[in-house]
Amino acid sequence: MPAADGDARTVRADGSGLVGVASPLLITAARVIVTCPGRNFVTLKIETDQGVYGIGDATLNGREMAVVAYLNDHVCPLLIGRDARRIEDTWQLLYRGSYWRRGPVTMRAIAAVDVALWDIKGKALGAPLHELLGGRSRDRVMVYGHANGADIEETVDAVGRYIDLGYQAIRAQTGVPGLTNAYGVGRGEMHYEPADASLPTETVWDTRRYLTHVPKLFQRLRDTYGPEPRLLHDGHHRMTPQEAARLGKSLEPYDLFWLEDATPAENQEAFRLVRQHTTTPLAVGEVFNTIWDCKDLIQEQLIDYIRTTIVGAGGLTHLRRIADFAAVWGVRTGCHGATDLSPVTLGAAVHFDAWVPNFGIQEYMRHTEATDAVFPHDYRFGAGFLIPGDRPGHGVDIDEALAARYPYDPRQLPIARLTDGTLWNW
Ligand SMILES: O=C(O)C(=O)C[C@H](O)[C@H](O)CO
Ligand SMILES: [Mg+2]
Repeated sequence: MPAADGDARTVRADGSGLVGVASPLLITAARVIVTCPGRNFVTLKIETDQGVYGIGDATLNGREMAVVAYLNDHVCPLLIGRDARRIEDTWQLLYRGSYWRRGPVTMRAIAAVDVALWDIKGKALGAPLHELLGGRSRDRVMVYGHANGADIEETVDAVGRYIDLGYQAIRAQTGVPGLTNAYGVGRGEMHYEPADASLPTETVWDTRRYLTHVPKLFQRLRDTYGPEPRLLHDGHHRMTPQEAARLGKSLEPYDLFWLEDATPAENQEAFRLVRQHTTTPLAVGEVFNTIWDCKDLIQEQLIDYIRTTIVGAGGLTHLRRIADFAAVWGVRTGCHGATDLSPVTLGAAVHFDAWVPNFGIQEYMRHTEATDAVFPHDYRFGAGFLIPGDRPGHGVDIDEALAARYPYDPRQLPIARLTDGTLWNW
């Protein structure tokens, strides 16, 4: 049995030497680490009296410091002296005990604690997270990458490069003629970081142009690459239900793996209208933070994939509940995995994805080398898949000395306005 990271004792075959099983594992410190190796990340590190520590991601793109304050002022003081083994009780304390439930800030703070405690439990027991969840349901996890271009030709070429890298699933986003900005069209090849300035960058959006243009992209992609590649597209909340229904219908000939965030999903009813008009698979959920945001969508089978994440939806403890509920209704997982989710979330997600029976796909936007150096990890990418490691816990660490070299750099997400100036969904 491997040594539990952060603890000098080995874990012997008979299980003796296992810390955190028979005896309490008391929390002695809970520290928030903010670092910006090219983009901001917020990490919570929980230390215990047996020397075992765990880390969790608390990054909320563009609102990082709200979660930092929530953790430092309202959560960390509650943790000191608690038994780290009591993951569920701690989750309930932080969820019910706050009185003011749900929301992206609260649920990210809870997620950071939850994932750090799962990490500690794995290290204490000498077991990788997928073993604690119920063992592997698959040896590798299919991922999708982000291909984008200023126009259709550039995007078609970018998809080809991802196919050459071995990806079997690729999201395609393209510029729209007449618009200077379109969602998902970045400046770099592999890295797309939308939070680009300390105050929101204003962009202009025109759904009508977009609706006539996108089907041409997927026509070209199918003409060029045939039926095999799994193609995905993100509507990024910008369409009304009728517009989303129209796009879904117009994309049916191109057999998309999914159309994501077709319309803002606070109104779960809206998906009923979209569903009535198209068989294009629907995915939603990266902005959701509890099961209550998606309960109706799932049980009325208005969607095909739920995109909630470990960092966004209260950690492994709550995401597992959402996944199990989704499994009852035949809805599969498709966790969000943009670069603003740290390697800690991605590392934990690969374990979750290896276990979850109703797995769909995992988004995988590569982090930069600078980010990967701050967050050493044992998950590996190979030919369109991620493979979880077998180190105890989630297999991701933080190099605090290196993290300290990258101070917080205030950034905000862009905003979008329609051509008449109406503030719209970015
Ligand atoms: O990756 C996706 O599907 C996204 O929609 C990325 C989001 O725009 C990004 O995470 C916002 O910070
Ligand atoms: Mg998205």
